[in-house]
Amino acid sequence: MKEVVRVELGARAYDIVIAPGILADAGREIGRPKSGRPQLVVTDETVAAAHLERLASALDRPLDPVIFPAGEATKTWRSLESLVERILSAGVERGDAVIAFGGGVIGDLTGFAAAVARRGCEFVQIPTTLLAQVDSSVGGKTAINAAAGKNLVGAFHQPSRVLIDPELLDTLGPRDMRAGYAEVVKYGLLGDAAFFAWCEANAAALLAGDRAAQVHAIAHSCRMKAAIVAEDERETSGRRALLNLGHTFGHAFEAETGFSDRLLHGEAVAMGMVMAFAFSAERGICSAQDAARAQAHLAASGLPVSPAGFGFTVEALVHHMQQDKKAAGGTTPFVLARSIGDAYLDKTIALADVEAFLAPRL
Ligand SMILES: NC(=O)c1ccc[n+]([C@@H]2O[C@H](COP(=O)([O-])OP(=O)(O)OC[C@H]3O[C@@H](n4cnc5c(N)ncnc54)[C@H](O)[C@@H]3O)[C@@H](O)[C@H]2O)c1
Ligand SMILES: O=C(O)C(=O)C[C@@H](O)[C@H](O)[C@H](O)COP(=O)(O)O
Ligand SMILES: [Zn+2]
Repeated sequence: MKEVVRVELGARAYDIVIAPGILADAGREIGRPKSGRPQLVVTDETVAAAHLERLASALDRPLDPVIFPAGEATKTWRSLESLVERILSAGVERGDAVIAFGGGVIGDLTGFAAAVARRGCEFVQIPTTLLAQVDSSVGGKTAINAAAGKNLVGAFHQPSRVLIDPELLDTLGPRDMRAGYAEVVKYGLLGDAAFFAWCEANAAALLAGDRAAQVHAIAHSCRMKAAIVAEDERETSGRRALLNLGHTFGHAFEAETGFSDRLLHGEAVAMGMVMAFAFSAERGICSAQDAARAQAHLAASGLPVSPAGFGFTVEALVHHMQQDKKAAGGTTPFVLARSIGDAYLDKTIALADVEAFLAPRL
């Protein structure tokens, strides 16, 4: 059950290696620090407690672990400063791969620190959540959150290798599994109706820990993301923006819940995708049946599908949408859908229409 997906980016091309048990081969898969210094591994408290010892014995070299509190609240300027200072004081050289060993929070933070320390150090992703294995470890978007919003400070910085061991998911809690699953469904909704149908048939098995289903979903998601990133690495043509399906709504929901455990990223994206489909249906762009089918599958998978009850105001949500990184010329583009499997970037949406759409749904 080993799959290798190549991200074709010329001089920055790299492999994503997906195999149950691959963590045990981390020593062979990842070159030793060229400087001969201890291996810097960035992780969080939960992952460290569950898996750091196994990574340490697999690497078979002195380890220098940097351990952050678990959760979104770690994606801050403060964490970035402390991590960059740590990379510098440890004497990590540009060619020494820093290892990001954790979920999307650790991957985004480590990737950004690696992008700016010495103007760019190598880094390797060993993602430990479903979300990170299907999405955040691939493609080189790195970031922290800012007072003005989600991921507003960051850089494009590709990892040199991604090692995905689905066995790491055995310790992941059900809520985080479901949140990661939202990003799996995203690939079906944005560009692959057959994969969405596969999700409908296999979600229960995947979430219950079926390894073959997990490997299939991870490999398929990585293949789709790798192809999109290879086409539009820096989100300039509009192609990569499709990976933002549900995120313009979702990031506003996350900001309004203070980047807290009240709403996880994947949960916000699930709600955001339902909003994107419902908005598309309301404007006659996609059928009401497709919007209902997308919502039904996310709800059946245990994900939140409505922003009602969070105390959101339409003014605050729209304010966040104006901060969206895709905004240009004073307008915020939205990823909408013509049908399940056919998303597109719409640059013609007036925020007043989004306001009118959201108001009765809050
Ligand atoms: N860069 C990108 O392309 C990209 C893509 C999607 C999401 N993201 C970002 O990723 C973040 C969300 O990632 P996430 O959902 O992985 O969150 P996370 O990193 O906070 O991990 C979720 C929780 O799972 C725990 N955990 C991680 N691995 C575990 C394991 N194997 N066993 C037990 N517990 C484990 C963590 O400690 C944490 O409490 C958000 O900040 C989001 O913006 C980035
Ligand atoms: O890789 C991408 O491109 C994505 O949009 C993937 C998203 O799932 C991810 O949440 C990303 O961080 C959002 O990008 P952003 O540029 O809107 O912050
Ligand atoms: Zn996302």
